[in-house]
Amino acid sequence: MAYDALVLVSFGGPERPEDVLPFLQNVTRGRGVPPERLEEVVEHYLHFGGVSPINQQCRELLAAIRADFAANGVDLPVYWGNRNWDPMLADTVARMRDDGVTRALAFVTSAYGGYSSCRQYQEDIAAARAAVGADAPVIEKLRQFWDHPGFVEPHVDAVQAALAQLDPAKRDTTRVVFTAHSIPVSAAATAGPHGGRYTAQLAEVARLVHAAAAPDLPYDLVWQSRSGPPQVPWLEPDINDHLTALAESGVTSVVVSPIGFVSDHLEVVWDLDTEALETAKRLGLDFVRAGTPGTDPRFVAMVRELVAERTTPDGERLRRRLGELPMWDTCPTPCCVPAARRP
Ligand SMILES: CC1=C(CCC(=O)O)c2cc3nc(cc4[nH]c(cc5[nH]c(cc1n2)c(C)c5CCC(=O)O)c(CCC(=O)O)c4C)C(CCC(=O)O)=C3C
Ligand SMILES: [Fe+2]
Repeated sequence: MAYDALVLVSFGGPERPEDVLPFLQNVTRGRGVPPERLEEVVEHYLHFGGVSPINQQCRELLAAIRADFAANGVDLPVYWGNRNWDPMLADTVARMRDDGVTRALAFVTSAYGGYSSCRQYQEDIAAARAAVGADAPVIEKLRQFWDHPGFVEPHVDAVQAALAQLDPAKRDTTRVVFTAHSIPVSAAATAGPHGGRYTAQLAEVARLVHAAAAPDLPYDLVWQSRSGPPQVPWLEPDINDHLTALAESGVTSVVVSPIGFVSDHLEVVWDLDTEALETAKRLGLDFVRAGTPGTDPRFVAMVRELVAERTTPDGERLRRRLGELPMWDTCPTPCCVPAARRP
C-alpha cells in the first residue's frame, strides 16, 4: 500500500494563559470532570505561565523525524495535528487535502491501548476527516508501540541514569517506581478487545525496563494524574500514597520512571517533578525522576521503522518487539468501547 504523508497526532496544550481554560474545556467536554478538578488543573498550567510543554516537544519530535526521514531516504512529508489545541487535527487534515495528500499514516504520541490512549485518537482522526469532507485523505494509525525497543530502551537508560544519581550506600533500600496516567477502573476493564490491555501493556513495560535496568531492586507500577469525579473509581495506588507507604516500610530512595508517557509534558513536570517530589521531600525520601524518550534517536528511528513495517512488502518481518503480549496493526472492532458515563 502506498502512502503519501505521515501525520503526528498528539494531545495538544495551551501556550498562553488565556488559552488554558478553553483548552481544558476541549479536553473535558462531556467527560464529567468536576469544576473543582478543572480549577486545580488551571493552576498547574498557570504555574508554568499558561504554557504546556507538549507542543514544543511535538515541534522538536517533528524536526527530528523529518531529519531522520531525510537521512534515510524516506520521502514522506510530515504533518502535525492535535486532539485538543492548535494546530487542531481537522485544520491539519484540510491542509493535507489541499496539498494533494490522499493516503497518510498517523503516528500517535501514546504507546498503549485503551480508550484515551488509542481509540479516542482514532475517533479524533475520523472526526477530523468527517469535518474536511469526502476528499479528506485516508489516515491509518500506526500500531501501538509499547513493546518496541525504540520506546523501551530510552526508558531503560533513563532509569539507569537516575539510579546513578542516588546514594549507592542506600541501594538496599532503593525502589524503582514506574508510573502511568490513571484511568477509570471501568476503562481499564474495557481496554483492548478482551479488556485489561492498558494495564497489561504497562505491566509488561515495567517488567522489561526493570529487568534491563535494575534487576536487583524491587519495583512497582503505580498511577498518577487522577481526574474525574471522586465517586468514580480510578486505578490505584496513586504515586503520592505509594511514596507514603514506601517510606513507612523503610524505603529511603526512589527512582520514578514515567513509562506511561513519551515526553516530559505537564503530567510529568507538574504531577511528578512538582507534586510527587514535594511528597518525597516531606517523607524524607531521596527522589530522582527518570527521563522520557523525547527525541532520543532510537525513539525517532522507531517512527521510521513503524512506517517501514506498513510500507514494505511483507513488512511484518521487519517488526522489532519485546515481550509476550499480542500485537496488531489495526484494532479489531469492538475495541476499547467506552463504559457508559455517569450523568
Ligand atoms: C491515558 C491518558 C494519557 C496518556 C495517553 C496520551 O498521551 O494521550 C493522557 C495524557 C495526557 N493528558 C493530558 C492532559 C489532561 N488530561 C486530562 C484528563 C484525562 N486524562 C485521561 C487519560 C490520559 N491522559 C483521562 C481518562 C482524563 C479524564 C477526562 C477524559 O475522560 O478525557 C485533563 C483534564 C484535566 C484533569 O487532569 O482532570 C488534562 C488537562 C496531556 C497534556 C499535558 C500537557 O499539557 O503537557 C497528556 C499528554
Ligand atoms: Fe490526560
